[in-house]
Amino acid sequence: MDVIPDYTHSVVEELKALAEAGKLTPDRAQLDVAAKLDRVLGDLRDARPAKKKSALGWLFAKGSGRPKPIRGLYIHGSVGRGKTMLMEMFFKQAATDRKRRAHFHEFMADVHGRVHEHRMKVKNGEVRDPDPIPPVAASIYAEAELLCFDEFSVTDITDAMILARLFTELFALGCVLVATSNVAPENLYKDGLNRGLFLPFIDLLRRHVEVTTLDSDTDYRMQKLANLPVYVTPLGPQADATMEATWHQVTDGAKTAPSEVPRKGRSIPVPAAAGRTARFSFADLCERPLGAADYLAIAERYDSVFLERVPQLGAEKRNETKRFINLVDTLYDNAIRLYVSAAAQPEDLLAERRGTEGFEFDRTVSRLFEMRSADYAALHRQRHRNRSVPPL
Ligand SMILES: Nc1ncnc2c1ncn2[C@@H]1O[C@H](COP(=O)(O)OP(=O)(O)OP(=O)(O)O)[C@@H](O)[C@H]1O
Repeated sequence: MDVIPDYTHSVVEELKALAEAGKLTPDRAQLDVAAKLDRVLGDLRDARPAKKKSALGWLFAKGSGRPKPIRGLYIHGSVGRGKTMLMEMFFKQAATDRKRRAHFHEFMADVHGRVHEHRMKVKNGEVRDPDPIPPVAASIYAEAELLCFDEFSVTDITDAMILARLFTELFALGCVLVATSNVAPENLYKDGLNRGLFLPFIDLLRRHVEVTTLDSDTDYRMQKLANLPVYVTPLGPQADATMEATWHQVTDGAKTAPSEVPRKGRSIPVPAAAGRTARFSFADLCERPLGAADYLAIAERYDSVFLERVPQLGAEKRNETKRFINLVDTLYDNAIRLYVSAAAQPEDLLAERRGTEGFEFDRTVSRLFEMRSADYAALHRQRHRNRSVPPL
């Protein structure tokens, strides 16, 4: 998304400017959260001069001379409400170079890496104190005083057990935490093993961050997706460009990379995947010897599938046609969102209707039509609501 103006120092102002330019729907709930983010921006800005050594600094320094701790912000709410978007605006405007933004799981993986490093040092006799938490916190703080986390969620017991101690140290050092999440703090690590040991972290969080909900009525992601083309025809550069643009909309900036779906003894290559969305050509899935079980494995791993360049299905493409029928059946049965580019409308794809294949293809045609409908989109949403976690 292009952003205007470049550097406003206010999330509220940026939201308003984008709404005025017609790029965003004005949203009261988002503005309320933006105002809270602006409060953190202001606190960060105000804290800066205090850190500079000025001749009169001692006059303003209170107590130990440590800067007053800045209360961060924890934004929770349902999917697609704009939490990530607000965080992006906030992060860009935060007046410090020592800032770090990461997916929470990435951050924790980094923490475990640092803990491991410390343990190796203890083993090699390089450091004495076996407790890894203070040095790990110090090394994180040395790089960033502002920590911004997307999708704060705790599911892993090793994360759960480390968090209270780690953040006690980080907050004591002066770290400011801003996070988005789908769950309220009191529901973090809900039903997790040894949850009692995790509860001090929730108290700690409440003391150091303001907690707010982003409860706009609109799921903007769904709204965007509902307006996307799901069946593009005829084939050609225009169709390719539409599919490309749709891919970017659906994956919403997530990193795209080749992947594979493991199968017994071999794996199905996925030319491009981002989160729970996979992109194939007709040749990838229907011109190779794949069967229903392979398609099922794909449907289990991904929520949305792009299938590009479905050709006219002539008599010479009997096997390919059978696979295509199989593929559409499997994706349909699993309520997978399907984005297709094809040589023709579904009913004109099969050149000749003959025997059982023709009969079966009627079902494919009907399903392809149904898969474009708002009802199917709603079913997809309902079935995949809890599967937003990217595959391992
Ligand atoms: N006011 C708005 N008008 C139009 N589009 C919006 C608005 N707010 C957010 N969007 C768009 O909606 C999509 C979803 O927003 P975003 O990813 O920030 O939601 P989220 O709350 O972080 O969702 P999740 O919890 O699933 O991560 C984005 O593409 C974003 O640009």
